[in-house]
Amino acid sequence: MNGLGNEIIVADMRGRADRVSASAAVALAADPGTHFDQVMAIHDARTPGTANYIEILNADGSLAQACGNGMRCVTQMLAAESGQKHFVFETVAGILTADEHPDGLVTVDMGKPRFGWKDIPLSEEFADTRAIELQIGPIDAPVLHSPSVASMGNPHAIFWVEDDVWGYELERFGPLLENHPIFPERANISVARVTSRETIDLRTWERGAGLTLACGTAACAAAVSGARTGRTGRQVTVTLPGGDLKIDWRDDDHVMMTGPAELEFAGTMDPATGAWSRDREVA
Ligand SMILES: N[C@@H](CCC[C@H](N)C(=O)O)C(=O)O
Repeated sequence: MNGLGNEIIVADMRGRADRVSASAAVALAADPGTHFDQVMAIHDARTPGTANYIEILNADGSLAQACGNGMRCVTQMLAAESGQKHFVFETVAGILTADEHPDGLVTVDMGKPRFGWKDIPLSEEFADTRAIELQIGPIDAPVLHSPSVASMGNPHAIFWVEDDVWGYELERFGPLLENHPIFPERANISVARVTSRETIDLRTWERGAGLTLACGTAACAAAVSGARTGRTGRQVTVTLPGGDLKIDWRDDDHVMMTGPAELEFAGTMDPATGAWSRDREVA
């Protein structure tokens, strides 16, 4: 499936005790037929009141705590299967809800953002995480500097720029910043431009996956950071390379993300090795 071009494998692991292995993820990501950004593995519920436990793997085999685009894909798949429209899921980051609308768009309640330096986490104390001391490029003329940092369950750094987000070599700076010692668990790195009080342009280098066409949690992190720094209001449209997401940072502190999801094809895979075959095409 994909969520605005963010490439997602939804793995149906219900009724079984094994997991999608890190080596299976790496093998599937390396295969052009199944290249992906995240695997969303749907497991049986482990907490009463939830439909399923969702485990998230990045293309490098690492585990992620959250994936906004992937949650929309999971919701759309389960809605198509059951006719149900409202879901309660559990991830390692906590419990979240998702709703499919009559127009096919899906809203996910991504929970509450966290801004404390230990929550993100950062390796050193910053009292104010709206702009931390971090830069890349020449010391006296940094290319990117002073990002806002936030956790949407997973760590994000948002570098605000005044000009076109496509003018920045994110493929070069992304890996350096993702692995910067300030981020002990690495981080998702975004370049963001505010184009009005209600609109943000965004490109993201994803932790464990690289450049992607869209990152839902980065859109949420950019939206809350935009509002927190006075750049935007609390309801924004975030334009990613793959399309638009609507983000609403509600007064109860929950971040609601709305956007599409799309089925590409279905197949069968071995979650231990990543060996797979295609079942059927989808027009
Ligand atoms: N594509 C995702 C984010 C996936 C997780 C990320 N790479 C991480 O390791 O935190 C999204 O849509 O949110």
